[in-house]
Amino acid sequence: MGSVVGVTTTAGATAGTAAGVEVRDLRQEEATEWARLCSRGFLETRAPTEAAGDLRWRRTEGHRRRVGVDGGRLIASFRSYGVDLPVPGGHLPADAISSVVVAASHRRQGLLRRLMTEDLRAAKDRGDALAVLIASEAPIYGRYGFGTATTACRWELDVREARFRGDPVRDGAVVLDHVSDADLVDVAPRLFARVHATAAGEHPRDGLWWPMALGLVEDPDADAREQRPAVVAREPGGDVVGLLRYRAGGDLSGGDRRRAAQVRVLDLLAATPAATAALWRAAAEVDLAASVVADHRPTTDPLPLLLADARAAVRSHDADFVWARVLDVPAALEGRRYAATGGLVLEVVDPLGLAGGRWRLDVTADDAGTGAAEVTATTAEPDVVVGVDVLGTVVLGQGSPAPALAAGLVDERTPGAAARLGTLLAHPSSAVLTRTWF
Ligand SMILES: CC(=O)SCCNC(=O)CCNC(=O)[C@H](O)C(C)(C)COP(=O)(O)OP(=O)(O)OC[C@H]1O[C@@H](n2cnc3c(N)ncnc32)[C@H](O)[C@@H]1OP(=O)(O)O
Repeated sequence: MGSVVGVTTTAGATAGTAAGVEVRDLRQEEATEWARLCSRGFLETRAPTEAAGDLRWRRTEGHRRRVGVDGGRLIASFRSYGVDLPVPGGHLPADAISSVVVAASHRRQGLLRRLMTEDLRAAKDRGDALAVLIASEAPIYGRYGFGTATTACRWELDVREARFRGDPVRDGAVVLDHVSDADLVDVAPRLFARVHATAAGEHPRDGLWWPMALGLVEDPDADAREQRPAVVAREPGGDVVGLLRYRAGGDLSGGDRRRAAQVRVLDLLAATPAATAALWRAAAEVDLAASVVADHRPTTDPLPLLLADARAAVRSHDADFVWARVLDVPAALEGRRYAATGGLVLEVVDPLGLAGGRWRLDVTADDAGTGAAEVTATTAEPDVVVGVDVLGTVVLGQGSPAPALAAGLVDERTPGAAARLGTLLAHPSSAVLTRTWF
């Protein structure tokens, strides 16, 4: 049984504990030093200015900003804050984790383990059902019970080869308007809220997100303000159903007289299929552009299906995106909705002792016809035993336990139980969203 589950069971394995390091809350006068520690950790080439440190402090107001201090110097950072996370059919209170850095001088002495276990325990005590993060490297967070819950990729479109199958603008389904940032101040957050509500695992864009994106709050470290054209899609009645923001660039001055510019999609938010089609088409029809590149898109983006030749859209850079860590099994499973019904006994193994246990999961159709779960502690023999990290890969409805089963990381006691668990929890997200970073 020791090798059953995917969690890397290394509790207590880290050598040394950085004994002289004090862990405490960040102080305002340390904001610039903190910004520089984080920027070094993420290998940024330019050191943040004081103004940037001040902005970072304001952007993270209300967050738990924990730091490690040694000899008066900041040597570690860990930030977390509460989000109302969209899950299939609802929302759950979740702990979002970001700005995780340990200085080179103090690495591999157990500081991240100390900061992470303290944070997860506090989140559990506050009543958060899940913790979520975006990982800089894949090997780091499995040991703390996180699993890849959503994936993202890059879509690239060769404009010279792309022929769209339909034209929702010509058909009168939507009207496109080229707008300025000032026009987006109310419209963009409202559209985002609508699309976001059904995008399981997606992070909200609250606080200074939109003011910064729309240039209402200047980023003191940014180069001269970048031009970011925007196109809004409206239904004939006037409702805004889509938004494309992009950056266009390329060297058009050389001897090559062909189209040479690239459109990089910053945002493609669409609440309807017509808006999706119209905005991809608008990106491809930017004058002088040879290609469109969109990062952090869902792997299930409908782009290829909008084209006469699906191969003109190339998918690459497939990678884990949001990692989820279940902190409370009944809250996480009862707080979402299901596309299938059924039941089984599930045992969850959690080396950090936060969410482990044996549960009977029963999903029945509720009055609205969607599946609702009842989760009760049980002593019955489990049908399937999974690590809390494997549960994290399926809890948001997008992953499957099949790869973990094939890798020998799931202990299936009743034949077919892992597949049944996968069928129960699967819930394709209906929204198509350009992903938001934490
Ligand atoms: C959500 C986010 O912010 S993601 C960003 C993460 N930060 C970065 O990538 C910035 C650069 N990296 C760092 O600052 C540090 O290396 C950190 C924060 C990733 C790790 O901090 P440390 O204090 O060195 O980690 P700690 O000593 O607690 O190690 C815990 C365990 O994770 C392992 N580990 C830590 N980082 C890595 C890594 N990058 N790759 C593989 N294993 C790792 C350690 O070997 C250790 O294993 P063990 O428990 O089996 O002994």
